[in-house]
Amino acid sequence: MSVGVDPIVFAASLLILFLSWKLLTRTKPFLPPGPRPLPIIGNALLWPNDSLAYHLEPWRKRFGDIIRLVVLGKPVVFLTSHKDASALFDKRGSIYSNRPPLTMVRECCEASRMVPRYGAESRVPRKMMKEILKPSSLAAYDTILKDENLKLLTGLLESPDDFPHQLRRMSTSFVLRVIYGYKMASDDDYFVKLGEKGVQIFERACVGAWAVNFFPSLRFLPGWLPGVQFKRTASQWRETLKEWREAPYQFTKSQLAEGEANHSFVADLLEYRQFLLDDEEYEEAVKFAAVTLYGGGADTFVASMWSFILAMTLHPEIQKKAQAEIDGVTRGERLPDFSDLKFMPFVEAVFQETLRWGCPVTLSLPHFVDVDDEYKGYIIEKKTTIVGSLWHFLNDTSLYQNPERFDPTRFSERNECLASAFAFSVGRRRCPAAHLAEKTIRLNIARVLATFDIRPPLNAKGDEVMPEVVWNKDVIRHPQRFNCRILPRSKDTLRLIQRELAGIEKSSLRVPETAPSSSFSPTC
Ligand code: HEM
Repeated sequence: MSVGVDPIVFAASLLILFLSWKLLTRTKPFLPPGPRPLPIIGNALLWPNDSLAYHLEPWRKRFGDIIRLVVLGKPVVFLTSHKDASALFDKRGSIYSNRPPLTMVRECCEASRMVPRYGAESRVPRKMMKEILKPSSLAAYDTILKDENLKLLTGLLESPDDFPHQLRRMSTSFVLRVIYGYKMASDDDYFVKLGEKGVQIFERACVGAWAVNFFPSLRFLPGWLPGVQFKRTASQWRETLKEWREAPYQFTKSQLAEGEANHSFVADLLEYRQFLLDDEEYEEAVKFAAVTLYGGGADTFVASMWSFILAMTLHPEIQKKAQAEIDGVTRGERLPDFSDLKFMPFVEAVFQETLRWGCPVTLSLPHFVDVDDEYKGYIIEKKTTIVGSLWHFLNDTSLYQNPERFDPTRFSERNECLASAFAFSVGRRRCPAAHLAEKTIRLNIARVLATFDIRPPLNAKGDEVMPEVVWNKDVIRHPQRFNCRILPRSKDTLRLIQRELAGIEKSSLRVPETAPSSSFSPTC
């Protein structure tokens, strides 16, 4: 008896076998790896009070560049490689540029537009910032930038030991002038105090471990219930945040009405209306864009310049080399101007290295993905918060030789990847004020070097003793307080500053050349 096999049945069996084999051996996308979460609380116990950038390294070594944590059921993914950050925040920017719900600040404090969601909410303020803060528009602020620099130099002459305070004062004054055209009267100025309080509240509302950020429906509970303290806190904060965005805005508006407004971000937007919104909506957009800039700019300049002063204290040879370059351009007869900077490649390298080594912002603001996605074989679930660890990008050994060393020659001689490519994050939520920040820090670095020697402190025997390098552990990174001597380079220093001050006063409407473009070509 012959056993006949129907060819159709045979072919169908083969096909089923093949499909089953494919199905069984298919590589399933997995969630990104990370420390094992506990039931319910997840990895909440591992969550530190300071910046997570400093805690990621052991996990990066164990799990790789993409690390997933879970807190109270909410996934948070950290990216420690700039390539992954560019792939997601930039190339897939249409789905990775949102911000997480942040219910405490958005709903409870009624300040949703200070952390705008990607799309309709972020489009207008981003466009406003882009327009007013693009390199070609920034020349209009040159006089302010130089004037504020002179105040810093004068402050350093008067009380050099108090340099962190001088930096903070300059930063606040500069931000108030650029955004609102407001000249602060003193450290006790109402707008200064209001801004300090506003920044503090905003940061606490955003980064504090508020239960309502994890369980947004808690916001509907009545405020008198025990354990709902956050609602009482939020109602106080709401008032301060409102006053913070209203008061300086109304100042500029009334100055404009009286024809006395100084040039500023807000005055520009109110005068040359460019967006098709009704009046109320337009004004709200300007107010929020302005106050968000205030929040972004308040501490970052201070952090960068503070790191620069530490680097110069530790490296007198680098300082001398940069000073020689500056003197070669100005002949020591004037302060460097924006147009001089393109002839100072080593000073540019010091600026880049200050951004890299100092890393003023260690983590990107949190991004948020609204849809499920797959990347490098991992599932990135919808509603995942994603954070780029900028500190890792700027200390990546595949990009930077001995990244722990402050070494500007990595840019002036070795063509390593420019720090400005990462320090401001990447993609569609990259810092909108990056050009302004770069321009300000560049000029201040060049002018401080032109006028001062920064030296280590002396011990009882009169010997120089290098300060210890200790950093704070916050998201905004700067060194811990250290001692140094900031000495005028010569008796001409005061004369140089005074001469420049007189020039600024005489021609406060002068609009000098635009900022130089970097003289390096990045290798990444
Ligand atoms: C060295 C100086 C600065 C650094 C390193 C820096 C860095 C950053 C970083 C890393 C972000 C988050 C980007 C992301 O989420 O991916 C950011 C956002 C932002 N920065 Fe800066 N920044 C600096 C100076 C400034 C200044 C001077 C201002 C304002 C005058 C400013 C305004 C902002 C604003 C408004 C945002 C939020 C953008 C958004 O949500 O779309 N920053 N910055």
